[in-house]
Amino acid sequence: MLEKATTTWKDVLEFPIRGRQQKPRQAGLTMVIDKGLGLTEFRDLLEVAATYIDFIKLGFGTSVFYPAAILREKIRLARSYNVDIFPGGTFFEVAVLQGRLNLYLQTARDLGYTFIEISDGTIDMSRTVRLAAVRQARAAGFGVITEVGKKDPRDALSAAYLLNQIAGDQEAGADYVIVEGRESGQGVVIYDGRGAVKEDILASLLAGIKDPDRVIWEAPQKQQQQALIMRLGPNVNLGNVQPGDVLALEALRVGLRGDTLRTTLKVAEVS
Ligand SMILES: O=C(O)[C@H](CS(=O)(=O)O)OP(=O)(O)O
Repeated sequence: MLEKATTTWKDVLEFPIRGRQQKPRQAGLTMVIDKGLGLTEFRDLLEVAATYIDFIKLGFGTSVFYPAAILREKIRLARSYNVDIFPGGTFFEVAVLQGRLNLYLQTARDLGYTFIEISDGTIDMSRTVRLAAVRQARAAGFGVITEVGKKDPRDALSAAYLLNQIAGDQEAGADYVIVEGRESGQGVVIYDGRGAVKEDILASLLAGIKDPDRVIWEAPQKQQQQALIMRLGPNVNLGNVQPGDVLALEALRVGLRGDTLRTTLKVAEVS
């Protein structure tokens, strides 16, 4: 049993970047992508870092491969730490393709997931079907996260199209809209083939997004997290964060890492 320390580092040092929201928070959300952690790793992650995690996504269709009791326990554990949990959007897309959305939602509810991701990153889906799915998931008692953007760079959509989709999803009742970044962070929406932020499309999106606190930017790479924090502040919503990167991202958000600290330093502060 660990002894409770009387003094913590937070009593000793101030964060160089101020204003980071604490849970339960309205913005500054961190969504982790879990590609198959075992129970021990999952419990460790939550024990150490649940304060800094708002959502865990069980990526793509990985939900299907867990022994039933382990999947239920992962979901129960996440909820016990006040972390919302949902299956990946690709899994939803397969359910739609197979005409089994009702059963998908019923099963997700039975298992205890708290949110549903609605996406069309791989399949074609009409606006009518998409918005009906948002309403159906809401009516089934889930929080709803939609995703915009195609996974294949050859299918890239214009900023105007994406903005229209974001506004439509939010009006239809989506709690949050994810901007696709994939697990790689390469060659999709705001990232070029090497993962650098494409300033022109990011600027167009930022100019048109009406409710930025309800948009989550998938940003699996450190350079992407850093660029978005420098641009939008410590309370930017970030997704597809690797489980092992949660504390490192938190350090980036508040300036406890050289990459963001250096931008807050003034000559007077270091002389
Ligand atoms: O779109 C995503 O964030 C993920 C990861 S990837 O695009 O397959 O690399 O997929 P999802 O199906 O939403 O979990």
